[in-house]
Amino acid sequence: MTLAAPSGLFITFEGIDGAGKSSHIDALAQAFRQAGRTVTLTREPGGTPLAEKLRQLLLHDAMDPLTEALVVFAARRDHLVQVIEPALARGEVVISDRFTDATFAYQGAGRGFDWQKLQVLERMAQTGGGLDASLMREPDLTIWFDLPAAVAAERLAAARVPDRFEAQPQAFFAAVADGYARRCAQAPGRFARIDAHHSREAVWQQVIAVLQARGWLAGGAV
Ligand SMILES: Nc1ncnc2c1ncn2[C@@H]1O[C@H](COP(=O)(O)OP(=O)(O)O)[C@@H](O)[C@H]1O
Ligand SMILES: Cc1cn([C@H]2C[C@H](O)[C@@H](COP(=O)(O)OP(=O)(O)O)O2)c(=O)[nH]c1=O
Repeated sequence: MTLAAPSGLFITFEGIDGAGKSSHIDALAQAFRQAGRTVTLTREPGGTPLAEKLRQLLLHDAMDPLTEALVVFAARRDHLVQVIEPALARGEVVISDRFTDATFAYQGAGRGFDWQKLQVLERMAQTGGGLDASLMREPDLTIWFDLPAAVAAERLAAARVPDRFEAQPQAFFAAVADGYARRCAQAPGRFARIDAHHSREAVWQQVIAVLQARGWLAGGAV
């Protein structure tokens, strides 16, 4: 008798810059590995050589809003076809630091780019390419780190040299946070909201509780 291969699992992390996602992404990958799963850890924009080049353009070069949206989705398409779909087909856990919710939050709510046009691009970019033509690839779970923009700004001020997005005023991040709230309201079953205004340990406990509640992990420590 052969054991059934585990099904692929697609998990994304989202939140405004400085919300505190980074260390928890690594810890979650580690927890899945300890549970015997193969993990593909990746990020957007990026995750392939081409998409990493597009990431550099996005983070450092000025461009008009439609160009920006197209660049983000071009990078995503390559990432999906080259990395995400093959890993899911192998039954792996794919953990991505950001995915399409970031586009709705940053390009949509932050920059003011049309939400419905983003929905059209989402469907184009996330259909086919290894998927059944009638399906649109979406994460199985999106872990959203919700943190007031003022707190994120304080954390970032102490942390790193800002890129083109991180250099935006606080009002931009408040709008981005609203964009995440809107996406969450549109897909409440997919989203898990984490209250990120706590210590790292308390935030991790929330993250692991989400995975346990879905029966995907038994437990773990940072
Ligand atoms: N729970 C926390 N409390 C206080 N500071 C934190 C917390 N989590 C992360 N940080 C710090 O805040 C900054 C931004 O965190 P980071 O993980 O890089 O955020 P993100 O990846 O969401 O942009 C870093 O300097 C990090 O050390
Ligand atoms: C995925 C994605 C990211 N972004 C932005 C959000 C971030 O400011 C930036 C890069 O994200 P991130 O990798 O979180 O930056 P860092 O490594 O500096 O923490 O790209 C968009 O504007 N749209 C998108 O679709």
